[in-house]
Amino acid sequence: MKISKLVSEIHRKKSFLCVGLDVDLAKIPKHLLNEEDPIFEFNKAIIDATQNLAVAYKPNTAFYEAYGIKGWQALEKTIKYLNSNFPEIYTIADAKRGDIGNTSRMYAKAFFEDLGFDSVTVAPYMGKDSVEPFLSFPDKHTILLALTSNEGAFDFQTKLTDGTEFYKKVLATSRQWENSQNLMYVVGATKAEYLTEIRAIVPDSFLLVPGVGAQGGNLEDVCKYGMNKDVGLLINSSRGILYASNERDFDKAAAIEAKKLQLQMEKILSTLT
Ligand SMILES: O=c1ccn([C@@H]2O[C@H](COP(=O)(O)O)[C@@H](O)[C@H]2O)c(=O)[nH]1
Repeated sequence: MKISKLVSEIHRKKSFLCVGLDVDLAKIPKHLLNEEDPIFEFNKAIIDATQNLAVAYKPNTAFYEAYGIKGWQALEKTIKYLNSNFPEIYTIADAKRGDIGNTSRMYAKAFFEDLGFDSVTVAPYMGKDSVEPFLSFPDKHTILLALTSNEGAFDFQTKLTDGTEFYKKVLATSRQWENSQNLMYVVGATKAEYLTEIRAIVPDSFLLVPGVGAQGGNLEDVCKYGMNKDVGLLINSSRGILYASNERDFDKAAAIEAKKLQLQMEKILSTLT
């Protein structure tokens, strides 16, 4: 999907919400476990209930890989369902890949060509040749981990290398790579106080921001420091939406949580115009 299309959907829906599809069979309503494909049925119900409130969906592949072949098939069905029924919705494979170039090429093919995702998350640790194979796909986006939402972000990402924090090096260096217009970055909502400095380095890039809800990040703070002229933010919530209820009303409960976030976003967007 082109960025311009994503931006126009954000304005049309008055939302920059990304719903994270992190399906845990231990947490979904028990009645779904009798279905042939409980993961897909859960996702379908969540998507149907929230698609008017969200501009993006982000399955984290760990939650599918954990269930073997059935999990991967459920992931395939989920992305096909999204692409055929809601082509205006932006899709993110949260897979955190990245390897030597020859292998990254195969990861890129898997997520962009075979599965048909709009974007994939990639770890920058192995450097330029591990990321560039993802960047060569037109209108597909590589979402590079910059400053993550977890506590471990302080182990390496904020440490100085040549006098600069490592996450800033990731941002500044990756901007020089070929096809860098296809880059986005992950910045945790729990790191809102870093966003002003991040925006000074990547003023125009979209940021995928996980960590509101269950991890305690604050939406207003993220928007205050992280928004750019195109909005430039996709705010992800997974558990806070998916597991609002584990009863038969789980999809309605998910929609209520998604609506709360969408209304906050609508209010913030109205201050821009
Ligand atoms: O820095 C990061 C990068 C990725 N994630 C992923 O986002 C979701 C967050 O789930 P919640 O349930 O809303 O906390 C999950 O898939 C993480 O693996 C992240 O949290 N932080």
